[in-house]
Amino acid sequence: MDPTVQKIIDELTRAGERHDADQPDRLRRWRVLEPDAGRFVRLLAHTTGARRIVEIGTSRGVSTLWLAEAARTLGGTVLSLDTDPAAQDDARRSAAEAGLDDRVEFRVQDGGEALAALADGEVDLLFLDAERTEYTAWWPHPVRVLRPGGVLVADNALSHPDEIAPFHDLLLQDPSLLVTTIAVGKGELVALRR
Ligand SMILES: C[S@@+](CC[C@H](N)C(=O)[O-])C[C@H]1O[C@@H](n2cnc3c(N)ncnc32)[C@H](O)[C@@H]1O
Repeated sequence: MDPTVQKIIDELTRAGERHDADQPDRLRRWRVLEPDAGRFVRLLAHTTGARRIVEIGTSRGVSTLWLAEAARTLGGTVLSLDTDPAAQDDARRSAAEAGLDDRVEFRVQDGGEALAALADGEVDLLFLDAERTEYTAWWPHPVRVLRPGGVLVADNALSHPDEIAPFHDLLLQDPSLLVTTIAVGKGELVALRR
């Protein structure tokens, strides 16, 4: 791991913990990805040789940095989507500080709308970290956009199992997918498209 990127991830993670501890409104918390889950999504990027990575839910860009560092090694890019322009401004500054701004396209756009506009099979790794209850409305695009051998990961599978259950069920009913939940961070729901 690039030490400069790791340092910025560590600082942002600590800043996020301090920020969220004082913020009663869930939607105004940063809710950054836990370090072990960050290491896991980075590992998945390498495992799949991901060159086209899409994430929905930038916030301050912690997961973006984990993914973009992998993308740089793999010769790929990250498209990071969020509906909050102020959060993306902060994330953009962090990516520039980390020297990864040339690897990330930050775009203020609804994740479902963006997924619907992507071509079949163009995504190697899709990371979902937005409002879990919206994911079923995005169907079938989260799977349609994956190439065979591509992977979808959704955060909060164990912290919010009830919210993610309907989406989990859709994944389980799709015969093209291998699905499991990994107990790192807040729980990562993982689906491999065969
Ligand atoms: C849990 S935070 C993301 C944390 C981030 N992945 C990280 O590791 O720092 C969720 C983010 O999803 C964004 N969001 C919620 N609904 C969305 C949607 N429909 N499309 C795009 N972004 C959305 C929120 O604005 C918020 O910034």
